[in-house]
Amino acid sequence: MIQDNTDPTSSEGTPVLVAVGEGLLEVGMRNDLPSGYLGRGFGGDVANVAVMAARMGTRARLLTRLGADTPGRLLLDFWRHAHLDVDRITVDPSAPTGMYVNAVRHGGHTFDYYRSGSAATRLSETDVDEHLLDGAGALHVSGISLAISGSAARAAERAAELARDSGVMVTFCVNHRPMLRPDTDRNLAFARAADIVILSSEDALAMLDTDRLDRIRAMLGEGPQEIVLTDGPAGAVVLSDGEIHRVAAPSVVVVDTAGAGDALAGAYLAGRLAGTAPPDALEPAVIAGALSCRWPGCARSYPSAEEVARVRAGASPDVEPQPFSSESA
Ligand SMILES: O=C(O)C(=O)C[C@H](O)[C@H](O)COP(=O)(O)O
Repeated sequence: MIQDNTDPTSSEGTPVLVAVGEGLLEVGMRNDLPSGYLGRGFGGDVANVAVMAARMGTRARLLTRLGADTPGRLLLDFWRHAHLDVDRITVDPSAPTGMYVNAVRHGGHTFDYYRSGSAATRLSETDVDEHLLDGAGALHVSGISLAISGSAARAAERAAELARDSGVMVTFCVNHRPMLRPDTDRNLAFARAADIVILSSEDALAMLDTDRLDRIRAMLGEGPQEIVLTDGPAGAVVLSDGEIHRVAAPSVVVVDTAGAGDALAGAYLAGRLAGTAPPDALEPAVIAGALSCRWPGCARSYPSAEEVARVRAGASPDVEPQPFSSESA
């Protein structure tokens, strides 16, 4: 396991978000620029959530496996730079780090994955022990964590059992990825037992055959206290305590929407872990998701807490967007 001491001290003592799943090196392509463009980025849905939560000031820990290769070293360097707690990341020399190509074309994108047999697919219950949740306020898992391999799914499920036994809330992003052939029953069971479920309209249609919030609520049962339904540029809605709150997204010049859902989820969970009520946590979360679209790729495009606050206070969202941590990328 990797030892590290780069925990942000400013948030010491606040509850930790523990994310379980796969990080992926992103190979970015810009087909919308005459010059063409190839650049490295950093993705993997739960890692993105952890990075965004850390950008908002939350302590975030990632449980994953990386290969002993350049993509793995780059990811680890980026996550350290983003102040993630990387103590629970294992370098596994027996398998490569997963990657994906993000081809951006006029705001839209396609992903091609090179992740089968990746180091993260070798996550297993042996990676999970009670110390994983030291200081934890939330355990975060996604449908991708459950889909990459049977052993990774069991690791995530074991972590969720431990979380429940110790009163730590479980949060779940559905993130339906047809190419991973997700097990819908498994995802549904996980979602029903989670405390907070976050899903896009497309995820809802794929997993539940409806994107209507009342039907989603009925199908998820009484387990989840909060359901966040995202709807791209329209913003998002949260259902909690029987009340619905909608938040519209600020309009931004969109370069790439990749990772916007994860940015929203990370900022939302950061707010909830800080004790902010669901409607008030959703507002900065929707802004974070929108701001992340101003730059190509996933986690490098995530705004700082200060930028989110400025836009919330009425500043223009399009002032000099910059990728963060460019020195490590
Ligand atoms: O697809 C996967 O398996 C990945 O993990 C790659 C990406 O980093 C996230 O998927 C981005 O997620 P969105 O926020 O939904 O755009």
